[in-house]
Amino acid sequence: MNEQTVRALVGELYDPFLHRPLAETGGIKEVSIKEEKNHVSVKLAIAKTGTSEQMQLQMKVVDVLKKGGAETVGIRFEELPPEVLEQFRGQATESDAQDLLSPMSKVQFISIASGKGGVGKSTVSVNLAAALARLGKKVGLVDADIYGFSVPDMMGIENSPSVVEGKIIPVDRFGVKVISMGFFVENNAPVVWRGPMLGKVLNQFFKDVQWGELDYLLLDLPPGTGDVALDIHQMLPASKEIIVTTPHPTAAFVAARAGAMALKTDHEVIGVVENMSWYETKSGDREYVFGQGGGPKLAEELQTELLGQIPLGQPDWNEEDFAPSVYTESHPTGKIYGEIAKNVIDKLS
Ligand SMILES: Nc1ncnc2c1ncn2[C@@H]1O[C@H](COP(=O)(O)OP(=O)(O)OP(=O)(O)O)[C@@H](O)[C@H]1O
Repeated sequence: MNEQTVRALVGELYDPFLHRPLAETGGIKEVSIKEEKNHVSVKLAIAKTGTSEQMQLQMKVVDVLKKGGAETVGIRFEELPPEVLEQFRGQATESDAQDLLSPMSKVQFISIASGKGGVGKSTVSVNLAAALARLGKKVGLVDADIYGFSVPDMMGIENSPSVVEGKIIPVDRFGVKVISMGFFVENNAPVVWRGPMLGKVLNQFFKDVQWGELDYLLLDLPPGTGDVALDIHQMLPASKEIIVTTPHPTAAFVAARAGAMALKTDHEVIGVVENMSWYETKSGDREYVFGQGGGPKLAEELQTELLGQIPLGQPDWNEEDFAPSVYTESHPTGKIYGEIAKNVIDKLS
């Protein structure tokens, strides 16, 4: 065999994600042939490595090369560079666009994380999702805080998702497509799954849910920097992260660990939201109940931006459309979330 025949044979095989022949994707990186042993080795670049699709391609390569006369075959894989993927993304098929984990998916993942519980991570997640939807974006929200799911309650969701032809249809609330572990457990029962099960649940949220077209998928992560949080971070595809903290310097110190975890799992931190920043009295004065400075300090430490500061308070919805934690567009806090959403869109465009 010579290099030309090897390139011709392998070049006809398809990149499993781009659905184009490797000859067209520039997927054949190197070919080397040891004539005396009739050994052929190739280095291939595909859209995503470490997948079952890669294994299938590997078997096909071995098959065509052996049929072509090679006695032994060696294959190495690497991923195509992001700029090449971007070039093909515009031509993604509908099923690729539907598969959120496909490298061809155009969905931007945004994870909302915190150093500890109770700082308002879920509150920020639901309000940011609603604000992005109000700005005309197609938004999904996964309540990945699978031990402390609170999103359905916060958004005032009372119905469960339906299942159509084996696919879960997310619940639509305020223009946001919502999926939560809370939909799948009876009577608020505690969830005691660990490790591999967690992965399966999240995978199901990505794959078995009929998301339709999405611009952003927000993930409300479990709080803290323990094993479960780390597992979930690692499972997420390239995600941007927002860290939520309260203004107390100690809280910001703990939140910095969540930032460090994001960076460790290759997630870019796009900003910090400081929650419970102050209490506004009837006379319009601000009382800094939980101290001051935590948000800006954390943003500086993580070399990112302070996206916004949310005061203490509760939304005042009317009874027919009750959502315990979602602010309307006209509420002063709703306006702050609107600004944060615009800021996020700018940062990700
Ligand atoms: N700005 C705020 N003003 C008043 N209450 C708030 C504010 N933000 C959040 N809360 C309340 O604080 C509690 C904790 O908020 P939330 O559940 O959003 O935090 P969390 O960080 O997601 O917590 P966990 O990770 O433990 O679920 C909730 O009862 C929520 O309504």
